[in-house]
Amino acid sequence: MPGAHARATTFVAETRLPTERGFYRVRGYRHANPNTGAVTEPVCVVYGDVEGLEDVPLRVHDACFTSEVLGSMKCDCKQQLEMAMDYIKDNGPGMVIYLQQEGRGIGLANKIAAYAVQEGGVDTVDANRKLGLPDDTREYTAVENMLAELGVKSVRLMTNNPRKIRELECGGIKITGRIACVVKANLFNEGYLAAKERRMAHVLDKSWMYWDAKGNTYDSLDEMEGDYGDASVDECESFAGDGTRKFN
Ligand SMILES: Nc1nc2c(ncn2[C@@H]2O[C@H](COP(=O)(O)OP(=O)(O)OP(=O)(O)O)[C@@H](O)[C@H]2O)c(=O)[nH]1
Repeated sequence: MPGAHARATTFVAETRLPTERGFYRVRGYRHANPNTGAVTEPVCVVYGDVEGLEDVPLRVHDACFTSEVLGSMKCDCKQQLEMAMDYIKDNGPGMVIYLQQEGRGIGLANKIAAYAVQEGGVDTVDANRKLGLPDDTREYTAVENMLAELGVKSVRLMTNNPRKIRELECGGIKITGRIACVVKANLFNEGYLAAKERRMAHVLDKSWMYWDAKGNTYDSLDEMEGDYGDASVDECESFAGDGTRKFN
């Protein structure tokens, strides 16, 4: 993993944190967004010693104040974070990288505005568009840099989002597998989850599955050995540019 944007992410400090789930290493960083220059403070939560390892379980998680702090039931973010913390403890060493990219990058106030639009029956993608906001402005160079800094050679990514896998691969991260991260729907988030599946190609089944760069799926890593190459140039280009992506 090259860590091409190494100077953009600086390690600040590590502490040992006692949590309701057990003891984790928590590493704080400062990161300058290469598209906007905005500085955020990503955090890496580590269980065990990941340094120099391959196939490390990794959750790349974006902030969601409404669920993680307020307990909102409109999305699945908090449960996914908890699932990831449990997973790395039970199957570690592993990591959760927590990025301050609230609302898929539009920020908290804009996400609240999007929620207000959704109250009129508009789905999560169209609500952003009605407000003239991009679908997703998240960027993952901090992940690249943090993994390089820790010497993590390859990861198994906890996600249901194929685009996240491809985007991280485009940044040079070696992903050797996917770990599904599916949360049970409730009355308030079932429409949101359905929209993620329909509009954003999230895979919300519970099976373990592995993708190659062309989107073919396999039941095991053995089956796809040799096929899991670099993402195509087209895929990389579609994620490049000013950091703003469209889903359709
Ligand atoms: N704009 C917007 N952002 C939302 C909404 N609900 C949750 N979020 C944000 O969405 C981000 C999480 O992205 P998701 O699309 O749920 O999932 P993902 O991270 O792409 O994919 P997974 O790895 O499978 O979880 C967090 O930053 C949340 O704050 C919403 O209705 N509108």
